[in-house]
Amino acid sequence: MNDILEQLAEVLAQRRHADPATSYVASLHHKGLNKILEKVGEEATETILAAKDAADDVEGQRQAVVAETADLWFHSLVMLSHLGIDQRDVLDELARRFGVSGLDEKAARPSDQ
Ligand SMILES: N=c1c2ncn([C@@H]3O[C@H](COP(=O)(O)OP(=O)(O)OP(=O)(O)O)[C@@H](O)[C@H]3O)c2ncn1[C@@H]1O[C@H](COP(=O)(O)O)[C@@H](O)[C@H]1O
Repeated sequence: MNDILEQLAEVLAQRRHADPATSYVASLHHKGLNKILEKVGEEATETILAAKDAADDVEGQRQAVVAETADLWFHSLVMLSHLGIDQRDVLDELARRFGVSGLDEKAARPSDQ
């Protein structure tokens, strides 16, 4: 697993029951799943807007895409942690899919999916 993801997973697990007054991650858990999902949605929208600006060559927006994507990934990791889902399960799923063309996989699905 990527080193920073591994380190971040450890910190996120430690923050699961930390003091919301001193930890942003703990404050999200304290506010609950709806607040975490709101942040995921907000960061997804901000990523899309930055990506559209980057495609239009708006100055500084390539770095904004990086920053917004980091916010989106970070809040998605907090969501997984809140649900008790190990982020390695997501990496394992990507590994399982690796090398399987999305077009081939879709064509092999039963016709009702
Ligand atoms: N990677 C991050 C990270 N990325 C983004 N953020 C925070 O995510 C928030 C998102 O920005 P917004 O402007 O949307 O936040 P906001 O306006 O305060 O949010 P709302 O009040 O509007 O909901 C900011 O407070 C950022 O600082 C992060 N906060 C923490 N981490 C990691 O999590 C670790 C634990 O953090 P704490 O729990 O705060 O100790 C840190 O050491 C970092 O490694």
